[in-house]
Amino acid sequence: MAGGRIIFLNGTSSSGKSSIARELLGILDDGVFFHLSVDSFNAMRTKRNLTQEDLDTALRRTRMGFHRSIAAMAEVGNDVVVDHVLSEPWRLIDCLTVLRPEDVLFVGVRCSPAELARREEARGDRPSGLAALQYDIVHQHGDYDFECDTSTAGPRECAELIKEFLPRRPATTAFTRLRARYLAAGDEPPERGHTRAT
Ligand SMILES: Nc1ncnc2c1ncn2[C@@H]1O[C@H](COP(=O)(O)OP(=O)(O)OP(=O)(O)O)[C@@H](O)[C@H]1O
Repeated sequence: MAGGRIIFLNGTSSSGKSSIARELLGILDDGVFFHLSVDSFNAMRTKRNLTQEDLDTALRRTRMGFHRSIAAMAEVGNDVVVDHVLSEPWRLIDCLTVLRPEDVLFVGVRCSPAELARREEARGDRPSGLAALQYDIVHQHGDYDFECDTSTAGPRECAELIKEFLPRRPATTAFTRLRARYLAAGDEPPERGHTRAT
């Protein structure tokens, strides 16, 4: 079974990932796409107060489950737009481990620090300074198939550019290069038909 395409949007909080994902679902007319967002997985978790240790465990499991859910959707042929914040190194490593690298179009969603601060202030539903804290780490790996800057382009324009690039994506993707860089030699990508356990 052919694996679905995965458009993986990575950027800080308030960089505009969800806005681009919504636009993409409206304009991508070749295939059936699903928007999988780490926020929507967080929203599914029980609201009961947890100790810090239990919360840390729950957050890690939420993200690991999110990564494997992306893999499961794509594995059976669904096309997916992923909206995620790679603000801890292990999150990228885990995605590199469970997603088929040739299926992933890795998109860096960038935005200037001043505009991020302005958006945080305007929306009021994100802690002030969150994007600044994440800023250096989310793009630390420094390799994408495509990048957009939402300080200068609106969500629709970014989505149009990504749509245009999708059929022209290179055979050797950023995920292929990053796998070679970060994962041990001989640690093969998952075969079609199953997802790696770790
Ligand atoms: N290109 C843009 N130009 C101007 N404002 C934008 C742009 N993209 C998003 N915004 C605004 O910035 C805010 C955050 O956008 P959005 O929810 O898409 O970001 P996000 O990266 O998904 O954030 P989070 O990770 O915190 O959920 C929203 O108020 C949105 O309207």
